[in-house]
Amino acid sequence: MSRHDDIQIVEEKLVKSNGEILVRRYSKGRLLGKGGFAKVYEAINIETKIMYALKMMEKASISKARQRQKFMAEVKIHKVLHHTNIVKFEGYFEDSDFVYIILEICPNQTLNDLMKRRKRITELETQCYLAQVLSSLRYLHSHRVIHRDIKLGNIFLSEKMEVKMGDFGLAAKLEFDGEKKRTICGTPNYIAPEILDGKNGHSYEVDIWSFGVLMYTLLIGKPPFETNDVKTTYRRIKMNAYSFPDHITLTPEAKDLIEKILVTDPVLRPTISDIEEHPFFLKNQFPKFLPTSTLAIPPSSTYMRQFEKTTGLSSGRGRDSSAKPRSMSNNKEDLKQSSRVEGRAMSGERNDGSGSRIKKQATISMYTPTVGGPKIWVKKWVDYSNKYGLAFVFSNGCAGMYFNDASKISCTNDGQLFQYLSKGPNPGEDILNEYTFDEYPQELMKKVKLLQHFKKHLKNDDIIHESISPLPYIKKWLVTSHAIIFRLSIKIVQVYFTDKSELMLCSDTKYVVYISKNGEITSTPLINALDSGNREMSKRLRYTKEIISTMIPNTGKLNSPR
Ligand SMILES: Nc1ncnc2c1ncn2[C@@H]1O[C@H](COP(=O)(O)OP(=O)(O)OP(=O)(O)O)[C@@H](O)[C@H]1O
Repeated sequence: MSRHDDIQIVEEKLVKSNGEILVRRYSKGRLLGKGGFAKVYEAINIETKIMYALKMMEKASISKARQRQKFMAEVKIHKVLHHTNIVKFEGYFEDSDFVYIILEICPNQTLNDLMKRRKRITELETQCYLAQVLSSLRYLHSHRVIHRDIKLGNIFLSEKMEVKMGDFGLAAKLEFDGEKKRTICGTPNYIAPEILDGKNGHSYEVDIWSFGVLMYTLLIGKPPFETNDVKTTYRRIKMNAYSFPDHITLTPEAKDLIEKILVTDPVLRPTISDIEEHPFFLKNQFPKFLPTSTLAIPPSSTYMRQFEKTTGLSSGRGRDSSAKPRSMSNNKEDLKQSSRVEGRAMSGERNDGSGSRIKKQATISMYTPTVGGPKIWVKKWVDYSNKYGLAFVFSNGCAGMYFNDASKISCTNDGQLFQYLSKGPNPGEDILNEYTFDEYPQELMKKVKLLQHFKKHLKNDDIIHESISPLPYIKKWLVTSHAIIFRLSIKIVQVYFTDKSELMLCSDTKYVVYISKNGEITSTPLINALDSGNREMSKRLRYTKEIISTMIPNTGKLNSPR
């Protein structure tokens, strides 16, 4: 008998604000399962009669400082998470021998237990489980938490068969979005290639990778890179060597989504929104929760028939009935699609890495330099701040990015060199460095790769040669419900309105250039612009002035998108 078995009643003592001690008593029941360090039991709160899962760890087993630190990190991350698809953390306490965690109970065990009985499951069931996993991931990433151990055994099922993500033992909380983690961790079959590679650190995309492995495993019955030995598995992951067995028929949508997720370069993996909007989730309706019979046997054909109807809606996620199925091309293709600027002011709003906002991009109209007008301006841009930042190309072919950590990068059109601007040790002091693409600091590798990626996709074929040193970049940018506003390093404020009209303010020449939505260009000295008789321009100029008054001083939330 282990020491765990000696304990029948567990007492949690809480000190109330008036100093009184409140005691909650739990009666320990049957063993639910064992983990690396823990045993998990059913436990009933003697007073409320509510059943919980009681995770008990012997202090001796987590005696090493590092283990204990890790365990405390798990508690710290988990206890502040509140989401319907995450196992609820109800309490933590200790006595002289044990530490205890009280968790929401998940009587239907984990997807690992289910897969042992079922071997593999239908696409309908996979849609239902994975939509809930995505919802938990969206929540985690929006709270800057990377789970880092998404796998069958960590996905629990509640009594009513709701998905509950659990086990935050490997989770990491990022201090800021661009932060990279370096610890090698995860479960061999599910581990992302960038973790194994270890060169550039890793971030939220590792959960997307594991999600792809999970999807494959649910539909095929075994993980895509599985072999008998870990080293070979790792080699396969690094080489992206997996295939779909001939004897299992998958729909093209399922196969396509797996293929889009399991790509080696984390930058090219779809976002959570991309996945949710993939035809795999939109092709038919699917249930919110599955019947408990499916824990042991496949859903009946009568049950399945209810959901056969092809539709753009997914009952499982309560989509808006006007939602149309939108096919997700891979990220590259997405970036090619043009879309209007729309949306709320987002300054300081986007920090979640979860891809919840639509990617936006536009090509600025065919402006040609006018008297007093800018010689260089932003020609095309794409708002990818849900993951990395804003990418753009200038009329002279220079490309650049404003990263979510407010660092900036710009490169010449010929791709020979780039400049990187980052925060200096004193507030307001930026450091500008110039490098060639052949030789630059290793820590810039990810940013350089992103720059090259976006430069290619925002290709500017129609260059007006105009060289300038240092290279131009965007100092600040802002999206409002009416416009996207760029403050350029070359003393220009450029505004692109939702109706596709544009305004450029040049501080050097004190001129305003207005391009109406029909493409008519007006160049006016700033001093006359408000009462030039062009009401459309005056209205937009007033709006722009109001916005830039909040944008230019180096204070305040509206200053930059984060
Ligand atoms: N909330 C819960 N409800 C029901 N059963 C649970 C719950 N939490 C854990 N279990 C059971 O206990 C087992 C071990 O739990 P858990 O995986 O959290 O422990 P661990 O020590 O963190 O494990 P690991 O070694 O995988 O990190 C699970 O596989 C499951 O069977």
